[in-house]
Amino acid sequence: MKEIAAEKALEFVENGMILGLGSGSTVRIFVEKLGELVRKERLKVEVIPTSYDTEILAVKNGLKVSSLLEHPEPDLCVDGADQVDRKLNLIKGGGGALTREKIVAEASKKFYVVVDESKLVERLNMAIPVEILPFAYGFVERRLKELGYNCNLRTSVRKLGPVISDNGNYIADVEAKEVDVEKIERDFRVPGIIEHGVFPSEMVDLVIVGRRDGAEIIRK
Ligand SMILES: O=C(CO)[C@H](O)[C@H](O)COP(=O)(O)O
Repeated sequence: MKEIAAEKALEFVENGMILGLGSGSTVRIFVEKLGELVRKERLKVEVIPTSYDTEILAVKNGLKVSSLLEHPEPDLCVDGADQVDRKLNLIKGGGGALTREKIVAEASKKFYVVVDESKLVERLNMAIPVEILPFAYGFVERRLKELGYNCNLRTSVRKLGPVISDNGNYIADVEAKEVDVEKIERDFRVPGIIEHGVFPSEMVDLVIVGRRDGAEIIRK
């Protein structure tokens, strides 16, 4: 179903485009398919990856990697999500790439999200990935606790200590009693929080949902 969504997203790619590339398994499929399309159709496309993972994959698939310095306004950003609600608010950051993902999504003229149907939820309800400056962690944890949130530093079985983001920061998964998008935007304005994984629906142009029987496009 991820493949169906990624395949559909490819239909929006045009010659000459600058494409923001998100991160995660659905985007990985998109990048492989994009590489094939660019080779077959001899398209002139440049990409701006949001993680080392996507960057390496893009290069291996023959895509020309660029940056926001050269192209501060990409034409289209394609990214996955961990949860999507009915209004098209998102939670992202399962892969810890949320900060660069939010920057590239916001910089781009269009932001299209590719998900399989398991990501659609009535209400956002998972822990929110948050990128935190290591220096500030103790303070951020305390402040979030005062505001009623529970902060869990992300770890991995493959590494001792906290997971470190591509930007050299900690990633925490923050439990909220309720994911109220506007409240999160207000409450998470804490010095030391670099970015959080709630992407408000205003950022999103459309969501492509891969289903067993084909792709569904949800617009706002
Ligand atoms: O936000 C992300 C990474 O930080 C991903 O887009 C999100 O985790 C979805 O990944 P997948 O396509 O593997 O389900």
